[in-house]
Amino acid sequence: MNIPSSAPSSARRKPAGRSGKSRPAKERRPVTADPTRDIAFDIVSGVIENRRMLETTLARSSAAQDAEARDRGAAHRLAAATLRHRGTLMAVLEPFLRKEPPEPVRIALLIGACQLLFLETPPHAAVGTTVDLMRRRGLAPFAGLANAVLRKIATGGASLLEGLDQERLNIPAWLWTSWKTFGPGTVRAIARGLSHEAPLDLTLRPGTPVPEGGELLPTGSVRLPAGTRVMDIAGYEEGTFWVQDAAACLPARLLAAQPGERVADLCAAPGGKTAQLALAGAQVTALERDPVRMERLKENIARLRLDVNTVCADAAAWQPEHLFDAILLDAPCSATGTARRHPDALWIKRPRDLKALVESQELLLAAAARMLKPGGRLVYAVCSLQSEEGSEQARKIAGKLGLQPHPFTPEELSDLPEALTPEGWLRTHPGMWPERGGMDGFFAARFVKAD
Ligand SMILES: C[S@@+](CC[C@H](N)C(=O)[O-])C[C@H]1O[C@@H](n2cnc3c(N)ncnc32)[C@H](O)[C@@H]1O
Repeated sequence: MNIPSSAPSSARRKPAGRSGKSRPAKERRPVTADPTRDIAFDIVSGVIENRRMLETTLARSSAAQDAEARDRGAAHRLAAATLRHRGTLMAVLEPFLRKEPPEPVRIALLIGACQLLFLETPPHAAVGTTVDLMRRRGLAPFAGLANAVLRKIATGGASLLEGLDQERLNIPAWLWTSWKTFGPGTVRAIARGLSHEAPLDLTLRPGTPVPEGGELLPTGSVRLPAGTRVMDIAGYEEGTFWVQDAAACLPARLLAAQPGERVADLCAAPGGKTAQLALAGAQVTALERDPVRMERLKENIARLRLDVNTVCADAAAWQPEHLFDAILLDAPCSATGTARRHPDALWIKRPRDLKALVESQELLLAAAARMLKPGGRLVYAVCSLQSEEGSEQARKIAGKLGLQPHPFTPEELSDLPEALTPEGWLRTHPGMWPERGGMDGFFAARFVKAD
């Protein structure tokens, strides 16, 4: 991963510290502007200190507002790598810290150590840019500590990782425990799957040739190497594909929307599954509560030249004029299944947050049941690895609200048989397809409304 080792040519010189007041001679050296580390620091602080999503923090970072796309992209990768290896980095730092440093100091050290141990940043740049970052962020009194600690890590290098159980360290304890329901080998496979950056997966419009460098996956998605820029792929403007993880396209496929059917996508933005349903020929109504995300959905649907009825509303309260033949409920959830792409997901949620999510999923399931015609189909999906949001929800709902289980069949999942559970549900996780680069964690279950 290429994180710029020095500031871009446009960089200005800034005074040290928050106030810019005069400082002792050895600290008076001007500090180089470095938008990449500034933004990465904002992102990691937002995730660790405020439990705010990486993307939300990036959008709010003042450093990110004026930065060039290149710096924002590099910052995103640096922050994501720091969060992905957070547990390991904490364990490496610990012996070098005699007492607990303030959280912002630890965050700067994590970012510096990540560049030394997991990215290809030259040691002098990783150390120097971290010291400068601390001076810019009013942490100058700790600059000497950072210099000393990071130099020791640079000297120790990869030997400092020997004997560390990195897979275990990088997963919060409560999640590791909760994933034991998958079986011991699977927890490790998931952790291994989460330890690297995810490739870029595309769903193609039918008839679109596989883009250069892409691998056609058994499930029909196309996979390109991690770090591929979407805009650089031929056909983007023409709407010949959209970005969608290989596992994420399964729930809409399993709804099996038919041409002319009235289908609702209840939690729709940014619209990957809406696009699948529309391309199947269904008359799609896409609901989304968040107006900003609804705008993104509309842009995506317009780029793909698809025809979809959009409604910005709370799906739990919205009443349709006519009942639907089929409904996809891709419910809001802990998103732990997407931690390859969003490593912040592991560090934001706490066990107690699950309760509110489970309740909101129950309300949405009840609303979906009300909107469905007798004989209509419902696919409930979550991008979560938590059983409370997946199998336990499916078990609770079966036979209630007039919803009868309608298991997926081996024929429907013949291209991914390992994802079919004994109950006839879909369960994917990041440990699947290790040789191909993994996939996101999804759960899906299908129901039919009683006549
Ligand atoms: C998991 S994402 C959906 C991803 C989408 N199905 C796709 O494939 O691109 C969940 C979405 O549901 C929206 N949402 C959450 N609660 C909602 C509600 N009560 N009504 C409608 N949309 C809701 C969120 O804003 C978010 O955009």
